[in-house]
Amino acid sequence: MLVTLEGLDGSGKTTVWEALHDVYPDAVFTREPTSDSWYGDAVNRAIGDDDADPLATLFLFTADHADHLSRVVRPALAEGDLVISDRYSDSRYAYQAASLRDSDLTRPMEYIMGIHSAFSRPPDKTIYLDVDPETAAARSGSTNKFEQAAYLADVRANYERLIDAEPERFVRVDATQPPEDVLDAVESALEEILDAN
Ligand SMILES: Nc1ncnc2c1ncn2[C@@H]1O[C@H](COP(=O)(O)OP(=O)(O)OP(=O)(O)O)[C@@H](O)[C@H]1O
Ligand SMILES: Cc1cn([C@H]2C[C@H](O)[C@@H](COP(=O)(O)O)O2)c(=O)[nH]c1=O
Repeated sequence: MLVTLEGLDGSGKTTVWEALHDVYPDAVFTREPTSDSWYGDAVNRAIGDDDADPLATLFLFTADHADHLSRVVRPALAEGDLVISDRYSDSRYAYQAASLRDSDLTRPMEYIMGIHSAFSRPPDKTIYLDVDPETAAARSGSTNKFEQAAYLADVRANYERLIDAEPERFVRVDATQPPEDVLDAVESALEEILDAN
């Protein structure tokens, strides 16, 4: 089963993902962008480059996803493992659709989803850590072009579109709560998800 953690920068995904290692020691913990491949390195260069072309950036993230799928996610799922990914395809639908909002693409999110539908493996469940853009930007430190409140407001609106389209896949958690309460809520959600499967 593939469970993903999604949310704005600073929503607390990594904090939760790290804490879950102790709760599910047999699960495969992974993340996007990947941190152990040259595809992930290329993505990180694009994140740090204010002039990076948004369409080229989409394809870098998508290449990293393809590598992540074939090298980590599909083999783990084939073994019957629980896979918990800190960010996954919804990050592309939310972030790159926001970056391409003023491009020549008429429906950026649909375009990005179309690319993924040809090869990706959708998540079974997604836990969405919901936080307002101002808190997200403040917590993340606003250190790059993505960690800006105005941009994150667009990203958040895109996540809401994704949730509206597939309400049964998403579990929303209020990420403005103290970290221990966020973790409790995520642990309960995961328990329920795994019990139902
Ligand atoms: N519930 C919370 N309340 C207050 N601060 C939090 C909470 N969760 C995480 N933080 C703090 O916010 C910062 C960002 O947390 P974290 O790295 O887990 O977020 P993230 O969603 O993984 O961000 P990114 O997507 O940018 O990597 C850290 O300093 C962390 O300690
Ligand atoms: C997977 C993915 C990520 N991003 C953005 C979101 C963050 O601002 C950075 C890096 O992610 P991290 O969780 O802070 O390490 O990249 C994106 O725009 N598109 C994606 O597909």
